[in-house]
Amino acid sequence: MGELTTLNMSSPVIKIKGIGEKTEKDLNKLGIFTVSDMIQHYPRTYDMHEPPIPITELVEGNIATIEASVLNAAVTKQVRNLKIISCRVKDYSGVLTLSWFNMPFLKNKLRMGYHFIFRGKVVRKNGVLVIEQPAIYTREEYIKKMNVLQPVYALTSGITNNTITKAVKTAMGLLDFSKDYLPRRIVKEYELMALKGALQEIHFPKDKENVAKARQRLAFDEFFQFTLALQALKEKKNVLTNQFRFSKGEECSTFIEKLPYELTKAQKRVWQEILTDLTGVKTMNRLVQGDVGSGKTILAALALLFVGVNGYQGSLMVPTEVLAVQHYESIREMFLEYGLTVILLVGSMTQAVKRKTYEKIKNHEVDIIIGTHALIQEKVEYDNLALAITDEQHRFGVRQREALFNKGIQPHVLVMSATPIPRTLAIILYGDLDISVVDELPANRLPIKNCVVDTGYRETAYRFIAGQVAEGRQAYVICPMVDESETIEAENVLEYTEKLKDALPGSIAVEYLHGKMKPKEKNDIMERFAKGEIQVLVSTTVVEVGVNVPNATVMMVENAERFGLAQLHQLRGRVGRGKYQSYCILVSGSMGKDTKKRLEILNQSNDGFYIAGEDLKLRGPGDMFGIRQSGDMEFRIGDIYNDAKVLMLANEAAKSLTDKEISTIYEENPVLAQKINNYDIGTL
Ligand SMILES: Nc1ncnc2c1ncn2[C@@H]1O[C@H](COP(=O)(O)OP(=O)(O)OP(=O)(O)O)[C@@H](O)[C@H]1O
Repeated sequence: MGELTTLNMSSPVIKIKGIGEKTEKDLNKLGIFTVSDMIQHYPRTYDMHEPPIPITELVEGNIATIEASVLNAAVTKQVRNLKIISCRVKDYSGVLTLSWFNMPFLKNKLRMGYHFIFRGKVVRKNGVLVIEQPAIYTREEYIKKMNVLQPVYALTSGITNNTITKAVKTAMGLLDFSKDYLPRRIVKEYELMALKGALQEIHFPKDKENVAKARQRLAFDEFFQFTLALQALKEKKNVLTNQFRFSKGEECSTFIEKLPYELTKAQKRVWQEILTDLTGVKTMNRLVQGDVGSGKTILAALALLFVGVNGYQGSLMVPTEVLAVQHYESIREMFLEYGLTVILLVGSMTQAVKRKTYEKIKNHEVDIIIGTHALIQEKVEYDNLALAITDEQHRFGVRQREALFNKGIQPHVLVMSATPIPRTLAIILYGDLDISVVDELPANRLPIKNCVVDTGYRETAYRFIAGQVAEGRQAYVICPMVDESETIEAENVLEYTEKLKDALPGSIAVEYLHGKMKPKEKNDIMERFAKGEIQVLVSTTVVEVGVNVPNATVMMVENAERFGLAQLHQLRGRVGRGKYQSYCILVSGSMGKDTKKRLEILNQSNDGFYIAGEDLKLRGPGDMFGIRQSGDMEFRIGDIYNDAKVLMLANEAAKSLTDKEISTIYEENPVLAQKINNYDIGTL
């Protein structure tokens, strides 16, 4: 048994019997490196062996089962290096050919008149349907199979479902699960399945109820460990004392007074919260949550101004270059009169420009640094960075946030998000941060008028857009989506733009924007759109995050049915950002009942939190929520929406642990301890 005990969760997968070097490489492609990764490669879904159907009802491309007798003995044919064995079978409805590759031994089994159940993929060969490589069962064997859920795994070339099934089975048999890492009282109190049972049942379930119970336990584990990781992070940060002394602040009052509008009550409140943090005894770790267009940017600007006038550096990191340029331009202008210099740092800059920028940052020739991921490159050295802001943080990992944090001595951290996560969940998921909510829209806003239409409405919509442009406004048109590739998507945008140019009066400047364009081209287009030189912008979802052109009043979305509601809400948030009445036209290619119901939610409400909640009610378990698709939180099995209750319970359980229980968990499970320590908190 010596060899068996050497297998543990952190062993490389190659240690699992039956896995060789080639398979190991292929498994790596699936992100499977260790035994633990292997075990946690949970099935995507389950396959149920269905009752046999008549031969005449076979459909090309399906996996199908038939019950038939062998009509004439199997024949073997050699085609190049393949030995193909085939035989004809018949049931009461018809006759069919079955074929197998390189399985000559089947010849003995497939004797004339013998009766079997065959299951395999139906394909068309020379114009007729055949089943290739069917599995062969006796009736008794098949009946047993029929009640079993077969795991279906995510695969890659070189890896079959069978490879994974076997490897998981072998590993499960060898791992020592005698001890569950969760304290027994928690397993009992929350009525959880034992860990071993849960893993067994998730891969090889007895029935659907067991899958549900297993999922619940494993999701609980994920959320539980996540909470522990957050707590550890919070403890680490809680001890950090404020390293910065701020003596000035009147510039902020002047700044607020000079704004062309009055801050909303919510903005004033949140600004006070930020200010209290900045001047408090501890380092700030704050999340500012607010719906699209609620005016979070001005709060970021105020915080940057505050540290800047006090002689420190401040940075603002955003997810796209378009957004970085937008913020850079507006903040640079706003800060001119306060004598603060602002610099842009983005990936597409030439090496020479970047080097110069690094120099300026290091020598404190600049006060405020705005950019993308480029801000956390190793080469960037800050001088007295007092504040690190990340905008739309759901695109960043906590590690990235940490990387920036580690650049300064202990900068204050401010995170801005428009992701509509209900407060109860946010408190858990952002457990390491204090939360402020900008829960009010500026008073000058008129609610966006929405309509959900079919493609027959296009011409009317174009006329409407032309009318808005005639009044001096601008419009976005989000192009129909294509799945294939970014290149095809780009072509698609070009084509649509041409069509739109034809449909609109020649005096209207129509331009396009897509992901394949060079950053500089994208920025130029956005800049011209912001200046009003372009009136209609045809775009992919590049404009989704944070783009701010208050003069734009129409958002027309083609193929609206293909987007998640959260994403549509973000897109719609690009209009209604100023004093003009704005409109959102959702064009749907198909108007099924479900599509209608979903889009109707947007039609009825402009409130992101309400939309998130309603979307949740409509979705069945296992569905992906728009937010998650945007890479928000990377749990393997848990879904923060569908498993919200489990999330809350796991959080409660983790918080109830005594110090002794925590240290026991860590001591007895070094692999887990390490995992928790290195946890990339989803991508919070
Ligand atoms: N109190 C206010 N009154 C009127 N307009 C305001 C107010 N606060 C901000 N604005 C304006 O509202 C627009 C949207 O603000 P901002 O870009 O900060 O939104 P946001 O919260 O960052 O939204 P998103 O999440 O969509 O990026 C801007 O043009 C801004 O100048």
